[in-house]
Amino acid sequence: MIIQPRVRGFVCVTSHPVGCAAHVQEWIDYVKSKGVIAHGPKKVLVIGASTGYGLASRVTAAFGSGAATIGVFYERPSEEGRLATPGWYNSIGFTRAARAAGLYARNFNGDAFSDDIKKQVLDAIKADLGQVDLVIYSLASPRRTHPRTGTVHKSVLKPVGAPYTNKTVDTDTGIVSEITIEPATETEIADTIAVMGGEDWELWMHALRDANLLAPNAQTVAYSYIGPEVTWPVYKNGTIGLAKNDLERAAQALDALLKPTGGRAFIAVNKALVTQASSAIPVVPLYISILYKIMKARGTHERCIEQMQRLFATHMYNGQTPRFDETGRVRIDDLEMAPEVQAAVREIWPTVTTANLVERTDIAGYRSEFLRLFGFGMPGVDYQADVDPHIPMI
Ligand SMILES: NC(=O)c1ccc[n+]([C@@H]2O[C@H](COP(=O)([O-])OP(=O)(O)OC[C@H]3O[C@@H](n4cnc5c(N)ncnc54)[C@H](O)[C@@H]3O)[C@@H](O)[C@H]2O)c1
Repeated sequence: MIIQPRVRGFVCVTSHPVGCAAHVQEWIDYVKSKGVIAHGPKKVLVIGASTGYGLASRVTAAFGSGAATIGVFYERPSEEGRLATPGWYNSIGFTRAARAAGLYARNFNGDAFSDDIKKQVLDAIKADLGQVDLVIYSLASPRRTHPRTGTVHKSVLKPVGAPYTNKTVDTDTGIVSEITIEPATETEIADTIAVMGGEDWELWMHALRDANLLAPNAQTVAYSYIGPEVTWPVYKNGTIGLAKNDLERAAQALDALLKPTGGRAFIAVNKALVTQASSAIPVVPLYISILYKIMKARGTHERCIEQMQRLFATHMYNGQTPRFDETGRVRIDDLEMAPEVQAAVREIWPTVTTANLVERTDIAGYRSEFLRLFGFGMPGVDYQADVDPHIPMI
C-alpha cells in the first residue's frame, strides 16, 4: 500500500508505519543526545503512552534513564490491508528500539478507564517488575465509560457561563473566521470532569498502592495546561479547565497518599503543542501557530520531547527537585508564558486574517508538525514505497 496523508478537518485519517517509527526514532535520538539523566526512574508505567506527552515521557524514561516501561494506550490496531492509528505504529517503533537497546517494554492496548485493563497492567507489574517508581498519567480522551456505573461520559470543549466568540483557523484550508461557542450545560461540565478530571488517576494509584506495586519513593505526574488569556474562556475557565482543577485536587490527595513513604504526586503544566488532542480545541490552533512563530524566532521553541526531557532532567531527577509555583505545580510552560512572548502574541493576534495567515503565523510549521503526528513528512522516508499497513503489536 502506498500511503499518503488524507486530512479531514482536524484529523488525518491515514498514518504511515515507517514514518511513525522514524518520528519516534527522532525523539529517541534527541533524548540520547542530551546524555544520561542521572538517578532517573527505573520502572515506569505510562498511561496514555502512544502519542504526544505520554509517548515523550516514555521515550525520556527509557532512553534518558534506561527505564523499563509499561505503556497503556487506546489505538485502533492494524489489520490486513487496513491502517492503524499512529499511536499503534509509534508504540511498535518505540518497543523495537527499546528492546534493541536491551530495555524491557510491554504494551497494553485497551481502555485505561476500565477495571479489566487496570487488572491486566497490575498483574504484569507484579509478574515482571515487582513495583514501579514512576507513574505518568497522560490520557486525553473524548469519553469515559465509568467502571462502577457503566455511564458513558463525553467530554466537551466549551466555555462555562457565557458564550465565547473569538478567531479561529481551519488549519486545513487556512481560513480564519470568527467562531461562537455556546456555554456548556451542567451535565456537560460534570461529564467533562468525569472524563478529564482526576478520578481515574486516583483509581489507578489506589489500585497500585493497595496491591503493593508502588516503590517506596514512587512519583506520579499528570499534565495540565493554562495558556494565555485569549484562550481562557475555552480552556482554563472552560469545561476542560474545570476538569484540570479536579486533576489538581487529585494531585494533592495523591501527594498526601504517597508522602509518608517518600513519594510525591504533582501536576506539570506543559506548553501548547500540536497533538491530536490539542488540534481538536477551537481557537487553540491559531494561538499555537502564532506562538510557534514567536518562539522559533527567539530560539525557545520546544516539542513534546524537549519538554519532557527538560521536566525529567531539570525538575525530577539528575539531583534536582521539582520547583513548584504558588499552587504546587511544575511550570514547564515557562518559556511559552514569558511576558515578552505573550506580549508578542497579543500584538499579532488581532491582526491575523486569512490573507496574511502565512506571513503573520507559523501555520506552515503547525501543518508540518501535525502531519508528523501521523508519520508524514519525515526526512529519509520513501513515501512512494509500498508499505504493509499490518504490523501486529509486539
Ligand atoms: N497538547 C497540548 O498542547 C497539551 C498542553 C499541556 C498539557 N497537555 C495534557 O497532556 C496530556 C496528554 O495530552 P496529549 O496532547 O499528549 O494527547 P494525545 O492525544 O497525543 O495522547 C493521548 C493518549 O491517551 C491515550 N488514550 C486516550 N483514551 C484512552 C483510553 N480510554 N484508554 C487508554 N489510553 C487512552 C491515547 O492512546 C494516547 O496515548 C493531557 O492531559 C493534556 O491535557 C497537552
